[in-house]
Amino acid sequence: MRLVQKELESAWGVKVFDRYSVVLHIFRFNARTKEAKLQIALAEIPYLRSQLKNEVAHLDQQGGGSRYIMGSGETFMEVQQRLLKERELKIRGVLEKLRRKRQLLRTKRKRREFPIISVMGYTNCGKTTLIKALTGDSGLHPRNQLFATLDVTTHAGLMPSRLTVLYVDTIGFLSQLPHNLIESFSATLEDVTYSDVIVHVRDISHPESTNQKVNVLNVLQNLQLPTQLLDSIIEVHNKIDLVEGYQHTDPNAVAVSALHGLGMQELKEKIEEAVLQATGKLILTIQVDLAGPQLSWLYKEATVQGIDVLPEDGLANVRVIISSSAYGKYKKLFQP
Ligand SMILES: Nc1nc2c(ncn2[C@@H]2O[C@H](COP(=O)(O)OP(=O)(O)OP(=O)(O)O)[C@@H](O)[C@H]2O)c(=O)[nH]1
Ligand SMILES: [Mg+2]
Repeated sequence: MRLVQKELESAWGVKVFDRYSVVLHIFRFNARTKEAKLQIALAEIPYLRSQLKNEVAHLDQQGGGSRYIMGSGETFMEVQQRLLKERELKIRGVLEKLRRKRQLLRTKRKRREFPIISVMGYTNCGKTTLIKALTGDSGLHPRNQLFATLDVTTHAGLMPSRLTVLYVDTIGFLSQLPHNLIESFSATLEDVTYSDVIVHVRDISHPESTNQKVNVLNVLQNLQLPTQLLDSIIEVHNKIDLVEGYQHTDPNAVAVSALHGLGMQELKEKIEEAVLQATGKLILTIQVDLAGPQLSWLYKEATVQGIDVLPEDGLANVRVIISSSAYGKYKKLFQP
């Protein structure tokens, strides 16, 4: 491997990198959070190990690699191996701590009962742009480069019925991503298991779009997600503005241009429908007596969307989004 690299370098007169180190370079350049940086440091270790082997083989040719380091009883190779092992353990320890913290956030999020929508797809397909268009979050920075997003981030958005949902921006897919990288980055895909709905974004202008779809679905299948979640994936055909005479033939997909804000209303409606289905939430209009405790109860236990006061008899029609369990409680309490 190294040898081929050296030969190519001298033949072409430029530096040569393999796929693994190119991806590592991009990741390192784009990592923002501590967790992403640590994931990369971890992914780097197998690479450093193989480099070490090459170096030692090289030293051995000069009769130096397996020599003992003064007084330590360890060879150069053994010292380096041990240091790498220590480094690996340390990184894994810190990552584990961060992971526990994330789990805590996750349970908190669950308690607050905001539906979670994971946005997935190939790198550069427009996930961040789409979330930006859906939420109006100006803190999001889509970029025309591979792996612009390396950290799983969450963004609040409103559904047509004014239900608040959380969109999770995920790390993009890449064909033939080096195996070790997948391993350490699959940790960041873990969150997907806890989402209520998955939005699968496809760059429909990409020549490899069909293969990409197959790969994404394969990876999702391997994450062992609940079947209900797998079955309710919403497919989005993005970048239709780049496809001349785009024909929308797939009735199960929503065609959009995230960049130009096309198709957002239809997509939001589709997402809302899936969210209500997945979370067992209902949209109801309930008539309440304004003198009673019902309205404040509903404010506490459900999402109140609007109130129509009927002046004649102190009643109001209240439109709410309510979980079926909360509605059960409501009926028990106020409509016995
Ligand atoms: N023409 C066009 N360009 C788009 C559209 N959506 C996104 N893009 C562009 O595609 C590029 C990538 O967009 P991102 O939103 O960063 O893609 P991503 O899927 O988040 O990429 P990663 O974070 O790298 O996985 C940017 O230059 C966007 O402006 C679209 O509907 N039409
Ligand atoms: Mg992104």
